[in-house]
Amino acid sequence: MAAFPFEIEATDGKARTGVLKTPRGDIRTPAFMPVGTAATVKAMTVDQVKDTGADIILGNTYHLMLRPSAERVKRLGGLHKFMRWDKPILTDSGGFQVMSLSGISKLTEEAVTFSSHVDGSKHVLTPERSIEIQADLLGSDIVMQLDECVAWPAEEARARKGMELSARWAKRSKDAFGTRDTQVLFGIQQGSTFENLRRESSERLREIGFDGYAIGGLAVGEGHQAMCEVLDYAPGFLPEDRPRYLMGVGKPIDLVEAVARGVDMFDCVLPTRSGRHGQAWTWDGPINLKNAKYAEDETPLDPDSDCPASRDYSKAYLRHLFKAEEILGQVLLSWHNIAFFQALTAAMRAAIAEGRFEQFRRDFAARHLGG
Ligand SMILES: O=c1[nH]cnc2cc3nc(NCCN4CCOCC4)[nH]c3cc12
Repeated sequence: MAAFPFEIEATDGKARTGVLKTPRGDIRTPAFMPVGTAATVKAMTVDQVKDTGADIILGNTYHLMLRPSAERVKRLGGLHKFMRWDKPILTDSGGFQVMSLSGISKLTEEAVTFSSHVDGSKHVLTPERSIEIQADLLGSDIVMQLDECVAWPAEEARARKGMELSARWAKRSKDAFGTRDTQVLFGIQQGSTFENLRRESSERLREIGFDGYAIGGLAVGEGHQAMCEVLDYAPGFLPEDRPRYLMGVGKPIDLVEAVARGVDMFDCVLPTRSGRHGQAWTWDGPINLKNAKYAEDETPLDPDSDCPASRDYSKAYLRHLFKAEEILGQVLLSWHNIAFFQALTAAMRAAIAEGRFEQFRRDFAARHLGG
């Protein structure tokens, strides 16, 4: 019996909308998880994040284990209490960021060893240690296995090696996690762009048994088209009655096209990171507010939004804040972008529930990419 019931309320083609029920609250799917890297969704208060409609946020194990350390977060009551977010939190395993952020790192069958990008200190991450950090010290609700994300492009032999290591680490993660009734563990499908490897990865994960399944190894430079070609088959290899989480994705068009192929959950730094740099995501596509054409544009980013950052401030004012390097610009645009990503997933949930997702998908692409 799955610890978190996943109730699919409607389907439309391969798209699904439902609710993942957790002790800390319900997660409406398709869901976008704002990234709360170092115990904060950058430049936003938890109340602003909640106001956008986000049901769950992501915490990064790599950052928190280095600073302030997982043990300190534990002593301070766990991640929810520490950052005052009382809804669900999904934590990643730390492995992906070790490979992309830390100094020298070494990967063996046993572990990933690396030096901190903060102070150069040495650290070891095994499947078991990652589970301890996520489940026992940070206290997250959804825990991710430690895996190896193979760089793209990969030869099939290299992709197989990574997929098989990740499958062995999936088993070690499950054994370390054990059975818990208020937390769940997700496995991660690997296999790069090889259909046979993705199928094999999925079969190994199903044998072990997880409460949810992530699709890893994508959004690593392959581009939208190649990602969609993998998503044409990869979600379908996973149990249809459990959540499917596409890691690190993505742009709004990526979310829509992945939902059309059966994905339920997403996370990406794009809305917050691009917001800090003056890029606003809108139904009509992304705009750069530093552009001179907004200097006296008195219209807001989205007059129909219930988010104050989208509805109440002129583009002229937002541009001024970025030109003057005022912190408020980063706050308002992060807030707007997260609100837009939540409005996008809410619109997709409604479209699927009403059986009009294909029309939504066509209309969205025409308007958002139309230029
Ligand atoms: O296989 C994976 N395993 C565990 N974590 C991951 C995280 C991942 N994140 C991305 N892509 C992130 C792409 N970002 C887009 C925005 O700019 C920063 C990079 N791909 C990912 C793959 C994995």
